[in-house]
Amino acid sequence: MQIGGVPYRTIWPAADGSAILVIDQTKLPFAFETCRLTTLDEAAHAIRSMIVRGAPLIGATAAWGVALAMRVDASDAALAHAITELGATRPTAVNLHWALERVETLLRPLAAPQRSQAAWNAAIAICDEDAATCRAIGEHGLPLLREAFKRKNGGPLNILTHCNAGWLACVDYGTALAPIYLAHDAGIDVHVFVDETRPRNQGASLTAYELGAHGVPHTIIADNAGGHLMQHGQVDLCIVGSDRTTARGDVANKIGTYLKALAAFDNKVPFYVALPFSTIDWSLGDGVAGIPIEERSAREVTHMSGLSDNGDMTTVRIAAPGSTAANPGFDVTPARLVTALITERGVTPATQAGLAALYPQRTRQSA
Ligand SMILES: CSC[C@H]1O[C@H](OP(=O)(O)O)[C@H](O)[C@@H]1O
Repeated sequence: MQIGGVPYRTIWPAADGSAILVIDQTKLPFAFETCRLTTLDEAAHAIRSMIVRGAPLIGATAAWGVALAMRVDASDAALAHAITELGATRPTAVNLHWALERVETLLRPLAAPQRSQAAWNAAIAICDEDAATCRAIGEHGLPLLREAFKRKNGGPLNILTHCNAGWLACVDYGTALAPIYLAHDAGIDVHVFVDETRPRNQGASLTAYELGAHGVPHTIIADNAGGHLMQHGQVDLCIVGSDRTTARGDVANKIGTYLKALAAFDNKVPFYVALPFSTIDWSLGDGVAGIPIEERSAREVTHMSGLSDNGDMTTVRIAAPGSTAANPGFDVTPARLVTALITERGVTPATQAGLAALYPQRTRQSA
């Protein structure tokens, strides 16, 4: 995507190969800064600290982390260490494990001297594939928006989204936002209600930043406003991303997604989930029981960071002194609440049969 007319991906190798560059998403929307990753530990830190975030981008960063590790030491022990370190960074997004499994499967049979270049090439391939995959998600989602717009007999088509599943969560294009970008560029009058997405506010800070940069009309709302808007007919459809979707269509996504899906179901608002094949966990059926949910720090709930009136970034406590907080980072929306899944291979019901029809191999590495 473009920022100020300049094309960007979220992660790329420095021209001289000396580092991997990423956009520091903890600085957005008030500052656009890049980070140089030169070691395995720096790549792992970037994932854990959410300098990079979003399921596909977490996977891509992990692949680059292995490549950086192999440049220093390509032994079996070093490869195992890199996979373990990166695999332990964040538990919910299955793309992390998909990428690590793909790279480990590629590297393990190679002689050590061949591993560094092979890992580098694999990371490049994963990034190029993710960009193409997300573009295809947009193309498959576009007809849904076009048809919904036609049914409205006049715009705008009001879409609600949760958290950030745009190009900042991927290598490029995004998942949930990809159909929205293509619809906007096709001249369809779309408007997006952007859930702020407490507690880290990826919606208010990242999705609003993305949509604003692309000129897509949007309105930030409090997370708790979505149900009211749906109840009053102000939302035509919802599109969200996913961090892990099971073989039968249960969807793990940012905390609060399940509540939006319940409100959509109750108000007969179509609820779509956009995801690439690398987000599907074929080993799981029941997502509520089986998907690991990241528990993040209480401080993310009790404090909030932002730009002060004098232009400095500041963090303030917003909760009663002495009170603590629980902070589950994700929840699981049962497949029965999902209208359809938008993938790079097409749109399918959120069912085992639907996913099997799109991905006959139904294995993590060979869709
Ligand atoms: C296209 S994956 C986007 C997905 O990832 C976000 O989580 P986080 O910001 O914690 O990495 C959120 O669940 C988005 O829907």
